[in-house]
Amino acid sequence: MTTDNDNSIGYANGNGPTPNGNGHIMNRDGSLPIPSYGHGTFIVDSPNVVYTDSEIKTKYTYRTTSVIQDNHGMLVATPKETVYDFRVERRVGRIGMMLVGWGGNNGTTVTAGIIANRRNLVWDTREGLRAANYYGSVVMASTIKLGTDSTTGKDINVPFHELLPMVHPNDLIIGGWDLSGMDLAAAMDRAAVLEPTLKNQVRKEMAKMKPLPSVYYPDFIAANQEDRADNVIPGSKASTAHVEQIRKNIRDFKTEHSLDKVIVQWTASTERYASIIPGVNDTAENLLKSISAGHEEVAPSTIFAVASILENAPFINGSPQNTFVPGAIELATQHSAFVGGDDFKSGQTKMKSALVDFLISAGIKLTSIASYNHLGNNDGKNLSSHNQFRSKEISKSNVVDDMVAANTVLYREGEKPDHTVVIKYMPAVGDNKRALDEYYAEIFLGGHQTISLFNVCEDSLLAAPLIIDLVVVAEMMTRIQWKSHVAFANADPNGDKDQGYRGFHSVLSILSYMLKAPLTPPGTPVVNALAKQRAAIANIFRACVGLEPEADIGLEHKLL
Ligand SMILES: NC(=O)c1ccc[n+]([C@@H]2O[C@H](COP(=O)([O-])OP(=O)(O)OC[C@H]3O[C@@H](n4cnc5c(N)ncnc54)[C@H](O)[C@@H]3O)[C@@H](O)[C@H]2O)c1
Ligand SMILES: O=P([O-])([O-])O[C@@H]1[C@@H](O)[C@H](O)[C@@H](O)[C@H](O)[C@@H]1O
Repeated sequence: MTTDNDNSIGYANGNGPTPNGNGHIMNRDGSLPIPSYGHGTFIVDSPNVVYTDSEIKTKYTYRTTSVIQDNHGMLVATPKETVYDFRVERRVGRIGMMLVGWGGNNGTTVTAGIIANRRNLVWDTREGLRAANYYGSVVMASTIKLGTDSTTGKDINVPFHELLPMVHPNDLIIGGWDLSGMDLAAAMDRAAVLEPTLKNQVRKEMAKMKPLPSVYYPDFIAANQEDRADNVIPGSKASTAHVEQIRKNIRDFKTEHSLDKVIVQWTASTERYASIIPGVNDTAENLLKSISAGHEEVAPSTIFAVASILENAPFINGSPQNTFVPGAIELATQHSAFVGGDDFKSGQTKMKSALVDFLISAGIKLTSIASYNHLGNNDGKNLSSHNQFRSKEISKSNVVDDMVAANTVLYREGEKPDHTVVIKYMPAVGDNKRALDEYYAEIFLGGHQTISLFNVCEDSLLAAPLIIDLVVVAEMMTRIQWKSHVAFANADPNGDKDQGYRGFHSVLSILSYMLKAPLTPPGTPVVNALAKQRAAIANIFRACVGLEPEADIGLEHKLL
């Protein structure tokens, strides 16, 4: 690690460090520096990493393998190196999370959960006392391998959240919209997800929370949702006035709470797919014109996406509908605004994206997947309508495609396992969704393996941590910039060393781990395999602090 020219590395103790005899950074009094940049437990000591008061700057060599096919049909693999400069803004600031569908099961549950954690609540249950936690959040409740102990060779793991200076969910300021005007305490009761002993401790605070009125275009969600719609902005189809109202809501929320940034998430009801129509929603210009003209194919979720993009508020779609019509993607790109989606990957599909990866990468030929589930919450009620179910069926069905296509030993071009998805509304089970799966596979010498799963997913308690992870990672991405490395010797000596930095692509495919149908930049591959998705987040964040990807080769334990 080197100090920046101005030697202004920010340490909690305020002493600027100085290199000691062996080049390592020590404080003037000889003590080890205690960095104040969010790595609570570690510092990266590398000539490619510079910590300043405001930034972490790294030079990172990205090593890949480029493959071509020669004229004999031979694949030629060539190692390739690309050097990037990354820059991470250390200051987190005050962050707001605005949820569309705030009064729903997920919205009320994540809100109550953050309050419970912020206040370190403990509550009594039939099984005894329970304390607030963030279990199920990959950022808040998992660790990543930092490296190996230089003396014992044992893995050293650190909390995922400490890898970069990320916002803490306890500090999120929460607001949002709902078609239902019910306050969050009453809506929490309606959701029937949480223990009364917990609800009673957060009730007072949540009773003061009231969703903003929202846009309601009846044709996009099930007719059985109409009885909730008592908190509606006038107008039953797209209008520029709706976009401007949502934009104003975002600006007012930001001003009211003195926020630096707002992240908007759709956790409202699943909508039907919108038809993609040339001249209507195929370009940014046409989409804005269609909104102005009140076109019936513009969905409420797309209205929120457009409003968020125009307010430069990252927008994430937690539901399966095609909110991001091509025009919305183009608009986000034009405005360098972040978008992500689709459809939280919380239970049955999350298991599928791990199990299918295991089977196929083990050389076991998966030949059929039957996925049935029933649930009794309002989401299930909405999905009991065919058009809304169809949106969910698509997002739950495409999750195996990348893993199947990658194994040409087992599958011919275009060959796929049979795959069926069934969702039934059964009010009696409430939010405790039952997922019943059968995985049927061919094994050695004509044998078969049948895996039958019965998986009770408490849907909102599984989805709420994902809402948190999506906000935390999306917000982190707003503070990471990159540029192709220009060796200082070749840089314009009169130019600004820091010129040329820019953000990641507007479509945040890094969010894929939390989503069933990952949105990726146009023309780029979709990865559904759960382990690969998690490794992508971890290794991109490692690169931002100058660390190599964790490849688990373990040569130090093999070349003995
Ligand atoms: N495990 C999970 O819970 C899970 C997993 C993946 C996806 N999802 C998706 O997340 C969404 C929310 O799930 P939930 O269980 O909280 O559902 P829910 O029905 O309890 O909540 C949805 C809320 O959105 C509101 N709403 C509907 N249309 C709206 C609009 N145009 N503007 C503002 N509010 C609107 C409804 O009034 C309701 O309060 C659903 O689309 C669901 O498919 C949930
Ligand atoms: O994430 P997952 O458990 O595969 O999928 C879930 C479905 O099984 C469920 O029917 C639906 O209501 C939830 O919104 C969620 O999409």
